Amino acid sequence: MPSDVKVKICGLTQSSDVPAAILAGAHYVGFVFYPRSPRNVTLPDAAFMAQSVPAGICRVALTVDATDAELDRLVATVPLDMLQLHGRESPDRVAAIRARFGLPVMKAVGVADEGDLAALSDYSQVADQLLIDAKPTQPDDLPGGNGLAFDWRLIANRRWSVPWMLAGGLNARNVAQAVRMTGAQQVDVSSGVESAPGEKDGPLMRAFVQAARATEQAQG
Ligand SMILES: O=C(O)c1ccccc1N[C@@H]1O[C@H](COP(=O)(O)O)[C@@H](O)[C@H]1O
Repeated sequence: MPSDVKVKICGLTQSSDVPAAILAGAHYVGFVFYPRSPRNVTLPDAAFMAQSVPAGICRVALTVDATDAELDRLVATVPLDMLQLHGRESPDRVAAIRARFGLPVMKAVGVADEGDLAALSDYSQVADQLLIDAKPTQPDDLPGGNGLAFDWRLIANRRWSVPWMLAGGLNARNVAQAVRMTGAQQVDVSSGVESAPGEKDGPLMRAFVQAARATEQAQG
């Protein structure tokens, strides 16, 4: 029987990506507001795409160390259900953003070794969700969206007090193993479902969701 793993497809750039992601079975769709990213979208384009998302699908805005003024403009322009903070926002900053905008906040935390796990406990006190991603390895890397996986054994059998999502280098070939090893009930993918940076691919999205759900989970 398929598992009920929820999938977020991040980095939609074209209006046709929205129905394609939803048809594939995504529960979350993500829009990137970070000019260095090949998936960066303008506020008007994102507003157009977000308006076409049916009720029940969570519209997530990904930002990186955005200022209050930038977030004010974003929230005023784009209909959203969640903010994903993918920069170096401190726990206090996460709490302040959550209070100011009244939207659920998902904090991304980069993991490379055991030493990074304490941050997950810290952020679970202030965020509504955690997103556990690989830590960038090169100085010029983006903060995420690099197709880079981390050692999933680091988080096997660990749990946090808020829902969490596994990310980083996932694709249709490895997502079932990642879910089995970590017990993730939610997964996030960006570059693993693209035909080129910033270009989402319908068959790859469908294959990813099917593979994520074709997992027998030992634990939740
Ligand atoms: O996707 C991006 O371009 C991006 C830019 C800046 C920060 C985060 C970004 N994406 C997020 O990174 C992870 C993993 O992506 P991938 O599947 O390894 O390509 C995912 O959470 C995206 O939401």
